[in-house]
Amino acid sequence: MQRVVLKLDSVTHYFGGLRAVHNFNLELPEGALWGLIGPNGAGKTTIFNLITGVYIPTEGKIYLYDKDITTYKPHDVVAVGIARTFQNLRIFGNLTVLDNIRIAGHYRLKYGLVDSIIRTPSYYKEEKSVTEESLELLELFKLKDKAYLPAKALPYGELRRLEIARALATHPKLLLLDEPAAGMNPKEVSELMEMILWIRNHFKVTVYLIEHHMQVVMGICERIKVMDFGETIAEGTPTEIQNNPRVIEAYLGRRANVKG
Ligand SMILES: Nc1ncnc2c1ncn2[C@@H]1O[C@H](COP(=O)(O)OP(=O)(O)OP(=O)(O)O)[C@@H](O)[C@H]1O
Repeated sequence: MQRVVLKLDSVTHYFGGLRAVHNFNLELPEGALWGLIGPNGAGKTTIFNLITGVYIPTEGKIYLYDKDITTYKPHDVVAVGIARTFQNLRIFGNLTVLDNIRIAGHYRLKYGLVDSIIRTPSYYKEEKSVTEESLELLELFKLKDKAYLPAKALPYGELRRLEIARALATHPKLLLLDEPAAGMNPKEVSELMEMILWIRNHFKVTVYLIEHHMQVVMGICERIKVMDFGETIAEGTPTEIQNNPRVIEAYLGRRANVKG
């Protein structure tokens, strides 16, 4: 049987009096590519923020494999193997493309503060390996020729690629993508779909994604969960979801004319 990478057990979250997420359950198997959809304000990003330690759930538990990570802080969540990208890009524009990746690679370094101050051999060795690996990642993501440019010089589609590459530099077991197709043109969207499938196989990573772009979700996700007003209203294969009357009413019908 496949192992469960991420488990959310009856997770509920309140912002003051607002119940943003109610009784959310998930068992994401190793190697899966699953999606989370729902109208604006449904609670999707809150789920990602709960998984990544931005918020601690009001109720319920979160596990990575068998480890209870419910109260982990964001940097501890990265250290145990969860990486994410954001709805609005969070790239350091004034740093080079390479340094954006190198920063993420530093999560894995073992040298201490003293090593870095007095520049011990272990410091140089690890720094070299982070740089080499970052350049390899840039090559895989077709960004190596831009390694020494400031990130802000990159066009939008390349910035999105850089953000995903940076997430992978932390060597995650689980990759969370929050609206990766946002703002992309149709050509970029179909390239993105291929890239996500390739990433899952190449990096042996489990992927959970939030997306409003129906072509992406229906095209690559094996299973989809649908939220509305913090509640899970449906779960199933893309075909099941597309034919679910509750989903059509709550989401697809409402949005089909906009982005379908
Ligand atoms: N930090 C916060 N403080 C108060 N309310 C919040 C906070 N973050 C989110 N909310 C509220 O929680 C609800 C769920 O928001 P969330 O951002 O998770 O929705 P979403 O499904 O990701 O929406 P979108 O598709 O627009 O990104 C919304 O009503 C939102 O206004």
